[in-house]
Amino acid sequence: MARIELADLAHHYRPNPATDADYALKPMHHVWDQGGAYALLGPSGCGKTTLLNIISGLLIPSRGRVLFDGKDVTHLPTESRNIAQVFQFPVVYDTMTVYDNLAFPLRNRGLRGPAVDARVREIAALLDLTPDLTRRGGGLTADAKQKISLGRGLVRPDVAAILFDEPLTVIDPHLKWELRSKLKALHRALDLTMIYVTHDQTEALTFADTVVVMHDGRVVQMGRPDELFEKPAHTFVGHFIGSPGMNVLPAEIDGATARVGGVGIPLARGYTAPAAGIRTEIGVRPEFARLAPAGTGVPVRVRRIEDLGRRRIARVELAGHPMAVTVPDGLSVSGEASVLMEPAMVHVYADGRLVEAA
Ligand SMILES: Nc1ncnc2c1ncn2[C@@H]1O[C@H](COP(=O)(O)OP(=O)(O)OP(=O)(O)O)[C@@H](O)[C@H]1O
Repeated sequence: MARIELADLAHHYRPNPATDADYALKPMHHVWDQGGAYALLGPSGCGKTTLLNIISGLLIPSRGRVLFDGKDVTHLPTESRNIAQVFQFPVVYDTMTVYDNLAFPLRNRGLRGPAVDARVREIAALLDLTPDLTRRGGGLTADAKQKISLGRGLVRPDVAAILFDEPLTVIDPHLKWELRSKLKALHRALDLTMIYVTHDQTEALTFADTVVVMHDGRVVQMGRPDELFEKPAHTFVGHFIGSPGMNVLPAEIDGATARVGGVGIPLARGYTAPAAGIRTEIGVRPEFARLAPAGTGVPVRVRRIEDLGRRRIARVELAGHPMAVTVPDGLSVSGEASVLMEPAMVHVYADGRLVEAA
């Protein structure tokens, strides 16, 4: 396994790029630690595949370098990079047994005998494939085949990294849940650097120690799942993670108070007012904003209450701006009401980026 450094990396598919918009990957510099479990998360077209292809060697970046443990691999082909890959669709040899499919990447590297046998049996056990070892790949279900693909990705203990490109897309929803948790356990058991590409926040948050959120060709935040939830570094992260996502409201900042349409909202600390012309907003997640009776907090008007099963969400308007807030158990309010926000969880954003208190 390896520490992966993306040094001043950028990529454009268009010739002669003039502005940032011409770059599929805007300039970035990141270090991905050895042994980490990373999820690359973002909507379609944000640049995930471009970045993965640069790491795997399918694409040479227009600018910058890729280093594996300090060694420059930017121009090395995939087969010389010592990585394993698992794709959306199963890659399984139908005529080989499950055992031989799992052994293939090891034998391909010249390994033979007990070392192969021990590792194949270890991976088969971790993926619950032991009863199928003597069956041929061809007769298995799509789910079982994808498990074998995962096993083939995981079987080599000496890889620099394993790259997973939306590996659970074809898996039945029931098994998906199981495999997601299993991959996390496998990461702990095998101590490998794993990079998992997905547009599904649940997959990313379940699997990864570090989630790398991409938006429009940039990494907008790299952090633990709880950091992304509690302190989104960008309003995009606030929207994209969580359901419903973070409320983002236009605001003016006056020391330790935010004003939304003239309504004051207390902040935990004082802020320097952003310069004129900068878009200023506050962000607060529905989980940190509670509905309350009128006259007890920030005035709002209740539009409707949604029952989400385990919790209720109120859709309200604050000075004309829509917001989603939590309805505490037992509370019954309609029309005029209040919202109580946790000041430490009300964040300030300037042109979409988180602003730290003064
Ligand atoms: N071969 C290519 N030639 C030109 N433009 C490309 C090429 N591949 C990707 N792009 C563009 O680069 C940007 C990033 O695409 P990329 O495929 O990396 O995003 P993604 O996040 O992986 O999306 P998806 O989840 O849909 O695969 C998009 O605007 C896309 O249209």
